[in-house]
Amino acid sequence: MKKIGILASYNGSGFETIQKAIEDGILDAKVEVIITNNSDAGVLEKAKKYGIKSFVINSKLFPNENLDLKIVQTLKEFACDYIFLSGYMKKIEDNLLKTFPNKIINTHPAILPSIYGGKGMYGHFVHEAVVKNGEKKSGVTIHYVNENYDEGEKILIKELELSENETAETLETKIKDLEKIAIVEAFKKVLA
Ligand SMILES: Nc1nc2c(c(=O)[nH]1)N[C@@H](CN(C=O)c1ccc(C(=O)N[C@@H](CCC(=O)O)C(=O)O)cc1)CN2
Ligand SMILES: NCC(=O)N[C@@H]1O[C@H](COP(=O)([O-])[O-])[C@@H](O)[C@H]1O
Repeated sequence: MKKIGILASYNGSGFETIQKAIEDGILDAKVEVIITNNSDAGVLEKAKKYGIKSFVINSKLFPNENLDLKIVQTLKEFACDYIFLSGYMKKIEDNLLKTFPNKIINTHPAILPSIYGGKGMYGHFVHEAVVKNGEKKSGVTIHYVNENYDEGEKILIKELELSENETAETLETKIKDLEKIAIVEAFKKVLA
C-alpha cells in the first residue's frame, strides 16, 4: 500500500478528498503525515479529525533551520512514497525534488500551460484573472512538480465552461468540485 504525505497551506480540501476516497475503498493508499507552513491552517483540524500526525514547519517556528531539509526529514520518517500538494503556497525546493523525483503531485485550479499558472497565480487570484479576461473555459490540472511553478509533467486535465454571469467566487466553487473528481482520477492513474 503506497504512503502519501500531504503539504498544505490552508484548508487541505484536496487531502480530504483523498482521505475520503481511501476510506471508501476507491484509492489503495494511506495518508501518513500532513505538513503545513501555516499554524492557523484549517488542515490541522482535518488531521485531528482523521487521526493523522501533523506538523507546522515554517521560518517563524524554525528560524535557524533549512525548512526544505526539515520537510524532507519528516516525510522520510513516515516513509512516504508520494507527496501531494493540497493548496501549498511555497516553492518546493531542491532537496525535496531530489528526494522524491516524479513523486510530488500538485493540483492547480486552472488549465496549464497558460497565463493562469506561475508566480502569483494561486487560489482566488487565478479565478479572478480567468473571469476578468473573459475566458470561456477553465479547469483543473493535476501535475508532477518540477523546479518551476506549474511546469511539471501533466497527469490529468479536466475542463469546464464558464457561465454567462460567472464570478470569481462561483468559478472557485465549481473548480473545487471539479478538483474532487480530478484528484481521485489522477491518483487512481498514478497508483495503478
Ligand atoms: N517547485 C514547485 N513548487 C511548487 C509548485 C510547483 O509547480 N513547483 N506548485 C505550487 C502550487 N502553486 C500552484 O499550483 C503555486 C503556489 C504559490 C504560488 C506563488 O506565487 N506563491 C507566492 C507566495 C505565496 C505565499 O507565501 O502565500 C510566491 O512565490 O511569491 C504560485 C503557484 C507549490 N509549490
Ligand atoms: N497554485 C496553487 C493553488 O492555487 N492551489 C489551489 O489552492 C486551493 C486550496 O484550497 P484548500 O485550502 O481549500 O485546499 C485549491 O483549490 C488548489 O487548487
